[in-house]
Amino acid sequence: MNVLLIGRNGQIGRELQGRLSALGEVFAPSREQFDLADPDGLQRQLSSIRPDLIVNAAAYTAVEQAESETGLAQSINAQAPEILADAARRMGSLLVHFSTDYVFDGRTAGRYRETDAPNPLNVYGRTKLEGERAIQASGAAHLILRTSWVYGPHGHNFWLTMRRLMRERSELQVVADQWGVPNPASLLAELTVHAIGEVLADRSKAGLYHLSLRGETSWYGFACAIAESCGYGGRVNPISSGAYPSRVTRPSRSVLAADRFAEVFGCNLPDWRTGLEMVCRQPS
Ligand SMILES: NC(=O)C1=CN([C@@H]2O[C@H](COP(=O)(O)OP(=O)(O)OC[C@H]3O[C@@H](n4cnc5c(N)ncnc54)[C@H](OP(=O)(O)O)[C@@H]3O)[C@@H](O)[C@H]2O)C=CC1
Ligand SMILES: Cc1cn([C@H]2C[C@H](O)[C@@H](COP(=O)(O)OP(=O)(O)O[C@H]3O[C@@H](C)C(=O)[C@@H](O)[C@H]3O)O2)c(=O)[nH]c1=O
Ligand SMILES: [Mg+2]
Repeated sequence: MNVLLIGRNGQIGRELQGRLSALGEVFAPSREQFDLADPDGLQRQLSSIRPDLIVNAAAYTAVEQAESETGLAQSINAQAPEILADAARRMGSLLVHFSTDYVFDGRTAGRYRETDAPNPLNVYGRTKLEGERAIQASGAAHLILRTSWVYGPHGHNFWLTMRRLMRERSELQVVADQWGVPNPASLLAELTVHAIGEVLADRSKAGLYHLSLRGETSWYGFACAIAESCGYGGRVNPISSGAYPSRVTRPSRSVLAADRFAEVFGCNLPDWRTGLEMVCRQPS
């Protein structure tokens, strides 16, 4: 089986690369070789590679910057998935794609299920939702995995930022009124490859799923857990979203319920704290 992995240098992409080889021959082009912002190039590449499985782990993920680079975010997060899905449908291949908790407005008291209505608050969330919808409308066999608060030892993420700030400062201010679930990239990659295997064996399992560890916390709660894990001697202070300088509105409560994923794919999803302990034990 020919596997095309897009976004091999991203947090999830780099964790997927080795694991996907269990499923077939993996072709993982660089961004220069396979540019999601170049629709014509994309079409040409897809026709020549003719993958049986397309795994799109690439996206425009700079949430703040997306507010001013809307066109680029749109091409990468919305138009490119549409092109990938179109090609997947024509070739009869399976498209695996990631999406985000930021498709929700966070005004729900409980946990979000797949059947809940999205209502994104920012450009990143809006473009990601458009990408999801284009894939769903394409008629291609697909696996869309919505996840949240991804972190790990590579790339840009809250865990790495906090660890750096904890080395540099004796006091940190972190928003305590946005709730969600932190998810390690490595664990997400492992669960994704498991789910792909299941969908390849039984296409009736294809579709949209929430993929997240259990439990919930605020960014402040996550920062406190990080502080504890690395023996930070300084102070972590809770602040409100309004006190954090940002041009983006983020959902105040985007906890994803992954019960459907756990049930359909027969997985035991640990609590986010167990995920954090795991990442802290891994050599970086
Ligand atoms: N980070 C998070 O907290 C969350 C992420 N997600 C979703 O999960 C997926 C993976 O996210 P994550 O691993 O954090 O991503 P990263 O931001 O770590 O990596 C994104 C990847 O996309 C690539 N990329 C960006 N633009 C293009 C382009 N024009 N053409 C080809 N490749 C491009 C980047 O390439 P390069 O390295 O060369 O720049 C990079 O490899 C995305 O769909 C994201 O929306 C969902 C929820 C939370
Ligand atoms: C660095 C820092 C951030 N914050 C706040 C800002 C924000 O509300 C929160 C998290 O910061 P981030 O920069 O990680 O936020 P953000 O980039 O919006 O994170 C999101 O990225 C996209 C790609 C997703 O899909 C989401 O699931 C989510 O992970 O913490 C503080 O309060 N204090 C700080 O010192
Ligand atoms: Mg960010």
